[in-house]
Amino acid sequence: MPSISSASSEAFELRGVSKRYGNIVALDEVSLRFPAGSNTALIGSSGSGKSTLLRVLLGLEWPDRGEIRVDGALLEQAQVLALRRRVGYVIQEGGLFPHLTVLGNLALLPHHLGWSRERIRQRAEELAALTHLPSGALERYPAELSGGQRQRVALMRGLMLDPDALLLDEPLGALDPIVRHELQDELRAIFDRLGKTVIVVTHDMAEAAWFADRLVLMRNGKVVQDGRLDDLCKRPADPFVTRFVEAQRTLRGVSA
Ligand SMILES: Nc1ncnc2c1ncn2[C@@H]1O[C@H](COP(=O)(O)OP(=O)(O)OP(=O)(O)O)[C@@H](O)[C@H]1O
Repeated sequence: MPSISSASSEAFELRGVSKRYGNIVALDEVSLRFPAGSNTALIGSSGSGKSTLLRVLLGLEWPDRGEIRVDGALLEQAQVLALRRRVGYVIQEGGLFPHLTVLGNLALLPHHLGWSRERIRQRAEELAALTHLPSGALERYPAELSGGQRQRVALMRGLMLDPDALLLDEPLGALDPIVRHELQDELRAIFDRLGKTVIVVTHDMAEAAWFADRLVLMRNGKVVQDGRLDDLCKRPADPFVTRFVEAQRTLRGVSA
């Protein structure tokens, strides 16, 4: 399978993708392109289909209609395992196994692929430095880490195999504001430095605009607007866009 970053300028593409769960329409005729090396933030209300969109791109869910293209080629069931090795997937709270140490969690997939213990440790230490996790933390269990450290480990796990793309689903959702702010800075520096294709889901518009030039606003499984922050603020495609923008409260006007 070709590399996501080389063969096509589109790392991922959805063409007319729909996905239902019973009567619920999670994705409704969504067509989007994600160029290789681009950063995109998916925003929208709860239940608007953002997580489902990431999951269909990874082959964790299969659309009822439409097609997914990865690096220009139609995604088929047979390629899904190979795809998951090339795309880092980071979810809120990290999804770490509590009975394994940090290193044990990081080692799972590389071990399965036959990496030696030394190679796994070396990569883990490299990523601990990149994500500013104290290297002593590699021997700890997830419950012995702070929420911010667990999120760093989740990111490290997503990066272990040096994937071409990173899909992050509310990666900072559960953190206190100071740690969240610090990790926003660090994540953006990592995105800039690694130059991978990044798609990040967040509820927070300021965070979305910090991570990505392109914001895709979803509602009821549809894309309402796809543009820059400035477009959403000054040229809203729909009254919902204005409502969404205005609902992002800032401290201005709240403090005396
Ligand atoms: N496995 C599932 N079974 C049934 N319904 C589901 C399933 N996964 C998602 N849904 C429904 O599909 C819709 C879209 O869900 P999705 O998680 O993609 O939204 P979201 O925008 O990511 O929401 P949030 O911001 O709250 O995470 C919602 O109505 C949700 O309840």
